Amino acid sequence: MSAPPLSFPAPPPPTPEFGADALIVCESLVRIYQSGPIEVQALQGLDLIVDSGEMVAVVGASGSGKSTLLSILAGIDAPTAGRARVDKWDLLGMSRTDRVRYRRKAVGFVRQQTASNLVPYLTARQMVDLPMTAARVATGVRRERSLELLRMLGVGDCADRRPGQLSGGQQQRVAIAVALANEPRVLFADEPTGELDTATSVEVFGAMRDVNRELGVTVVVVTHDPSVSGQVERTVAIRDGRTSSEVLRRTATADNGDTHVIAEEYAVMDRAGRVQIPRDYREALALTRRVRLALEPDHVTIRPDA
Ligand SMILES: Nc1ncnc2c1ncn2[C@@H]1O[C@H](COP(=O)(O)OP(=O)(O)OP(=O)(O)O)[C@@H](O)[C@H]1O
Repeated sequence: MSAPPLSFPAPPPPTPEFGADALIVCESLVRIYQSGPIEVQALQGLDLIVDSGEMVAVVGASGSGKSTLLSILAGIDAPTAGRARVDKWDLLGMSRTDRVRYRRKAVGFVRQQTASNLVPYLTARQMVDLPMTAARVATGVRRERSLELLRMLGVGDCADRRPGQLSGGQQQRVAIAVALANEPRVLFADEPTGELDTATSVEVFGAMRDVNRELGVTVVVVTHDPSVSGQVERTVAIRDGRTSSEVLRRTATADNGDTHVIAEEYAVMDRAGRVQIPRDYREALALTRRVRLALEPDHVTIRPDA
């Protein structure tokens, strides 16, 4: 007589991948720089999710790791550990050839230094043309697309000028056009308005918002400028190489029809459920090593250890 077949309990459903539907995912991202005998942990387990079509500002004190994060996402630098994915590209396991392809086609990058984004002896039109030539785009398409991008960024009339004949704001608009030449899904910009006066910054930032809204390009921009970060719906703050808080802004309409912006600050929780309580909250209630947690029907309370 044969033994009855063994029955095993059904395996637990697989845990969905962190940020499975997102366009950009960083999970426990670490970047350690070795400078001589000193090790600098620029990113210390950073988590970040950006959905397709979002425009996100990244803010934080000097040295908090903003540029390191952007360089990794733009494929310029490689992380030490953790996970980073942009679209279908795994930024840790990427071959050198894939990295070149990624930087050429998948993402666009704009730096703070206006001059370093451009080639001094080329005209605006030729500069936008250059990445397309490298990607072997047909001549007719290149010509049409260069002019279309320059026009969209409000510098159509500068097509035949060289960088020396452009203002700082115009140079950054041309740099954005260059970054968008190969139709990337994401635009990364590291302090793109850092060298500009306030009025010009607002204009350049407005141009990036148009790119986000009209072309559907996802934009991640590092900025120190609070007037600039106040113009996006989502601001992510980085502290000590980790995402610490987020501000989400939405427009509300009052009963009398007036509209106003509501900004709400959120703490960021990582995949393991860790949340950082801001220092002023901890100090106000003398929260130290141990706190009491209680689950209420619609919230969780944290109390000092009595
Ligand atoms: N190539 C490098 N070698 C050694 N240390 C580095 C290197 N690049 C960055 N760091 C260090 O890593 C940390 C994070 O630097 P990062 O430039 O990412 O900060 P940031 O937030 O962009 O600062 P800032 O706003 O001043 O540009 C800093 O302590 C910095 O000194």
